[in-house]
Amino acid sequence: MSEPLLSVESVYRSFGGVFAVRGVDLTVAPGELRGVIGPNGAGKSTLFSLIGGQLAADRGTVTFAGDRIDRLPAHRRAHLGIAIVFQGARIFRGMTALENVMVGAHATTRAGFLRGTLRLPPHYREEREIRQRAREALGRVGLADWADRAAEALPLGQQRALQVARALCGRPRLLLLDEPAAGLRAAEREALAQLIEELKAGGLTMIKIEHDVAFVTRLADRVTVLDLGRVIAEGTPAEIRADPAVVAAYLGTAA
Ligand SMILES: Nc1ncnc2c1ncn2[C@@H]1O[C@H](COP(=O)(O)OP(=O)(O)OP(=O)(O)O)[C@@H](O)[C@H]1O
Repeated sequence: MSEPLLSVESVYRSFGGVFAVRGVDLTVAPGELRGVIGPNGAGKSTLFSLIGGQLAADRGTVTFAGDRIDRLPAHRRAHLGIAIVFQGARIFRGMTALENVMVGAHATTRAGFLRGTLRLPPHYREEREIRQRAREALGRVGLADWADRAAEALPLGQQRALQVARALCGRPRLLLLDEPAAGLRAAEREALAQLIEELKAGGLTMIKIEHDVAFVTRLADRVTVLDLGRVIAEGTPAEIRADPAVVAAYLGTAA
């Protein structure tokens, strides 16, 4: 077995005394596509924020590519190669698709957004580099022809792809997708599933939160099931579908 890319060990996080995540362990191998499912309030989004650094863990460790990262702020984790597409992430209105992707890149480049705003000299070279990267990212998600169109004019499915492009622009090693297919129609879901399959074929490691069990179990190598902040099952999609604890806690109620 190769070294895991990500290890979450005994991680806890409470809000006002209520544990949203309680003692979660999660190990993701390089190139793996991991699905995370669970009922509302199971702790899925909180777990993502603990990996991305938007929230600090009360206890436990998070290791990425061999380094402890659980004390690092989110922007340092982004530099190391962790990107998140948050649930309900918005596009920036009044900007083109390309500009939307470039905004994401500013967060992860050396000069960063602040220097970009101040327009210090390295800005111009980086601006060109970011533009180039943004075009590449748009190409990867199939939006090359949409680069100069207003982002808000894109259909919802393509707006989701645009958010993925924004995350890819920083050239992440780990991409976290929080319910990327939520609210999409069947054809749009299919296109998104294909995009995720292509990214996986390109070797990108991903963790994907889903409500739609069929969607996640189709794409994922392994699935982790959360309930009330704990991991109640983990296994291949077939194992998960057959697990009585999962059926009782989640599939039964969702079906
Ligand atoms: N910032 C916060 N402040 C207070 N409570 C929070 C906060 N974030 C999450 N919680 C609580 O933690 C628990 C887990 O929430 P979380 O959003 O992680 O679950 P989830 O599995 O992502 O749910 P959903 O599928 O509805 O998005 C819930 O009880 C939620 O109310």
